[in-house]
Amino acid sequence: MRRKLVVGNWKMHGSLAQNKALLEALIPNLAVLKQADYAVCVPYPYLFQAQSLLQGTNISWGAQNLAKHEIGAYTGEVSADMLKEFGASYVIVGHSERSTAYCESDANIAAKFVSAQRVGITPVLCVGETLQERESGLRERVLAAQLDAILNSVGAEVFTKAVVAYEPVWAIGTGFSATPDQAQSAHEFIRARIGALHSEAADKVRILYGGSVKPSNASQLFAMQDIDGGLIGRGSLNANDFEGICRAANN
Ligand SMILES: O=C(CO)COP(=O)(O)O
Repeated sequence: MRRKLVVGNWKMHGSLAQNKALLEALIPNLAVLKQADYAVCVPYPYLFQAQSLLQGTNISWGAQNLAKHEIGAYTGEVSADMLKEFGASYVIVGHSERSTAYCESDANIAAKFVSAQRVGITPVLCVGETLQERESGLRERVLAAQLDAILNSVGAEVFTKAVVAYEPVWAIGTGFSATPDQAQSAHEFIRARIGALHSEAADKVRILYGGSVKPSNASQLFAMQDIDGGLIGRGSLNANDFEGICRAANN
């Protein structure tokens, strides 16, 4: 049985005061939810604050991106080792908001995935199709290509220590979530693609759903066989909403 995981992706939101209020509200309320794992991926400047407030709680923390290089003259980049120093457990790689806006290639995403694992940080690899791709019947082809960027370069075993997030681009920030059946079929496809190469990795990898998850739809989504939790944007910025989503995972 895979343990469910709920990860908040704060994106470029927050302030020292807002984060403190949010985390201090979440800490006692999530402490009693012992059946699942919880994390928040915060903007870089707040990693130290997350580490200070969340140390010793059942909420892990992480970042939303990292450099593919280990060290060097890469202005503006943040390395996996730096994240590790701030206690990051997770890092999001390949989020569509980055791959579109900053033209991240599959090869870059694969290199970042490897960088995270090198220091023992769990990468949360985002995959998902656009509306146009979905309407053209290309969903599975797109998901396969995104997964193959990792599978073909570093193999399938790496997914024993990784998380995949299925984030259909058309559901991100739109209020329109995929239905549980739509999400389940994508998750099943992702697991099968990994399973064709490594059955243990397919069994172990947690596949999160992301895209307009709310307290009102989380339970139905998380009840599906291959949905192991969620990657939550807006719903992670409000303590009541995030707690509601975490409760839905705590079964
Ligand atoms: O992009 C997402 C999480 O990474 C999803 O965002 P929303 O939950 O705001 O739709």
